[in-house]
This record gives sequence, C-alpha cells and structure tokens, in this order.
Amino acid sequence: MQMLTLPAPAKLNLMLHITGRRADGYHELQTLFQFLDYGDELSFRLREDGQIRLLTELPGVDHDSNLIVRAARLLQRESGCTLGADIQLTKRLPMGGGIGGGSSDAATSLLGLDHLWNTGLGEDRLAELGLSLGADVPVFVRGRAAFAEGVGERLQPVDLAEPWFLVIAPQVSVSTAEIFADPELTRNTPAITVRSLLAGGGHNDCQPVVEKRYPEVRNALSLLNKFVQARMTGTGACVFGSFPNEGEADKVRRQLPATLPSFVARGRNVSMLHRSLEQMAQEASA
Ligand SMILES: C[C@](O)(CO)[C@H](O)COP(=O)(O)OP(=O)(O)OC[C@H]1O[C@@H](n2ccc(N)nc2=O)[C@H](O)[C@@H]1O
Ligand SMILES: Nc1ncnc2c1ncn2[C@@H]1O[C@H](COP(=O)(O)OP(=O)(O)OP(=O)(O)O)[C@@H](O)[C@H]1O
Repeated sequence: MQMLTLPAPAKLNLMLHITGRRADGYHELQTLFQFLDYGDELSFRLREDGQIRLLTELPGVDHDSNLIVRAARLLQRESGCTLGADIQLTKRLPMGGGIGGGSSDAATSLLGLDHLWNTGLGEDRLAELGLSLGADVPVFVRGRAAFAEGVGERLQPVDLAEPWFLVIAPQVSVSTAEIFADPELTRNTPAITVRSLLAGGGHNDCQPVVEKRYPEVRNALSLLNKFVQARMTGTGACVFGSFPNEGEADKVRRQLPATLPSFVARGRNVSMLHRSLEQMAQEASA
C-alpha cells in the first residue's frame, strides 16, 4: 500500500498592515510571510474505495470540519478522483497561534494527495482551491516566502534573510474573526511598496487589539522585549524575536519560565513541504 509522509511547516507574518476593508467584510492587507523549519507532519495511505479518513482526533475540531479532510474532499471533487486516503496527523503547532497550523495542514493535504492521486491539477488551481479554504492556504501551496496583498492571496515571492527565531506560544487561542471584527482595529494603514518594506520596518496592526484582549500575549511580548525586539505573528497568539544564530536564540529560551511553551526554529524562504516534494521528484528521476 502506498504511503507518503510530508511536513506542514509553520509560517510567521514578519509584519501585517491592514490597508482597507472590502464590501464582503474581508480585510485588505499587506504582509510578509516566511516559513519556519518546524511544524506538523501528515502521513497519507492510499485507499481504493474513495473514503477520506483522518485517523487522528484533534480536540475541539470535528472530523468533517478539519481542514485536512475538507481539503482532501475538495480535491477529490474538483479532480473527479475516485481514490481515497487514510491520513494521520502529528500536531505540533499550537491552534489559534497565528503560525498557520490549520492552513498549512490544508496545503499539505492538497499537495500530498495531488501527488498520491496524480490529479495533474497544477499549482495555480491548487492555490485557488486553497484560497476557498482560508486566506493563508495559498502561500503554503506555493511554498515561497512572499509579500502578500489583497486578502493575502496576491503573492510576490521575496528573498529574505533566514535568521533563527524564538517563538513563544502563550496558552491562549486567538480567534482571527474576533480580531478582524474589533472596532478598534486600525484599518487604514497607508499601502507601502515591497521595496520600501524590505529596506526596513513594518509592524503588526492586529497587535494592539490582541494585547488589549489577551493579557497572556501582552505578557509574552514584554518578557521577550527584555532580550530582543518582539512582535506578534498574524492575529496572535504567538510572539517572536529573531537572532543571528541558534545558540543565541536557545540562550534566551533557557531564561524563559519553564511553564511558557516556546520553540526555536530557522526562517526559510522555501518551505519544508516543497523541499520534501522536490527531493522526491529528484529521487524518482534518478
Ligand atoms: C491574519 C492572517 O493570518 C495573516 O496571514 C490571515 O489573513 C488569516 O488567514 P486565515 O486564518 O486563513 O483566515 P480565514 O479562515 O480566511 O478567515 C477567518 C476570518 O478572519 C477574517 N478575515 C480574514 C482574512 C482577511 N484578510 N480579512 C478578514 O477579515 C474574516 O472574518 C474571516 O471569516
Ligand atoms: N488541521 C487543523 N489544525 C488546526 N486547526 C484546525 C484544523 N482544522 C480545522 N481547524 C480549526 O481552525 C482554527 C484555526 O486554526 P489555526 O491553527 O490555523 O490557527 P492560526 O494558527 O491562528 O491560523 P492563521 O495564522 O492562519 O490565522 C482552529 O481553532 C480549529 O478550530
């Protein structure tokens, strides 16, 4: 029986500006995405009978609403494929953490099953399908660090430095919808060009709103700010700081309270998912 194991890496929003609001309520934004070499892992086993079964339970998420299952069924429908899969998930990324766990799982489900089922839909169509599952899914489908505009779907690949990050995951789950609905959210940050952004700067417009609602996030930011400039990713709850090497990031991590979950990971311009798929393609053609 054919089996495939693939990573579903985390992302960071290195900055996040909200530049407007569309008629459908979604927000126009500008953000810089980079991947981390840390994340979940998915294993797929081919089924001939067309059933999609996620064998790992995720607390608080029904089987059928799990983004992994939704992505698999969407791909099945769109490609007309009659094959199915048993899927196992190793969950490492905190949920509601702003590091894209659910979105990355969905993208790995799309790309992994596309490979296993040989659907031939192509990356553009897979990114479109991804967008219908969530604003953050397309960047994981593309697998390249990117400057994003629109609701996050207009992606321009960028080449960024790849520092080490210390990420703190406060023990709260922040609802993205709740933060975007907050009347105090700044929604009129002037749009900037990617060139001026890469020259330095940027901030996260969601941070003040999340800090106000979640003392756990506020505390994590002020703790990390004692060592390095700290920032929140996405709509939180995770906060991060960057370091020139792993040793310095680890040194700060060891000084954090043991009760506060955190990890150290390297920033990556090509996602681990795409590295794995490229390696498989090379091995197959060797
Ligand atoms: C904040 C970011 O994480 C930045 O990367 C993303 O834009 C959020 O992406 P996501 O988690 O995939 O979010 P979705 O599942 O698409 O949207 C959750 C909810 O957030 C709000 N939402 C999301 C994205 C966006 N550009 N504008 C919004 O107003 C909407 O109310 C939506 O119902
Ligand atoms: N496979 C999955 N992994 C995590 N969450 C999932 C999954 N499937 C569905 N969900 C739902 O999606 C919600 C958001 O999860 P996710 O981990 O993507 O949040 P996030 O890290 O804040 O994402 P983002 O950065 O994209 O806003 C969860 O609270 C959960 O209810």
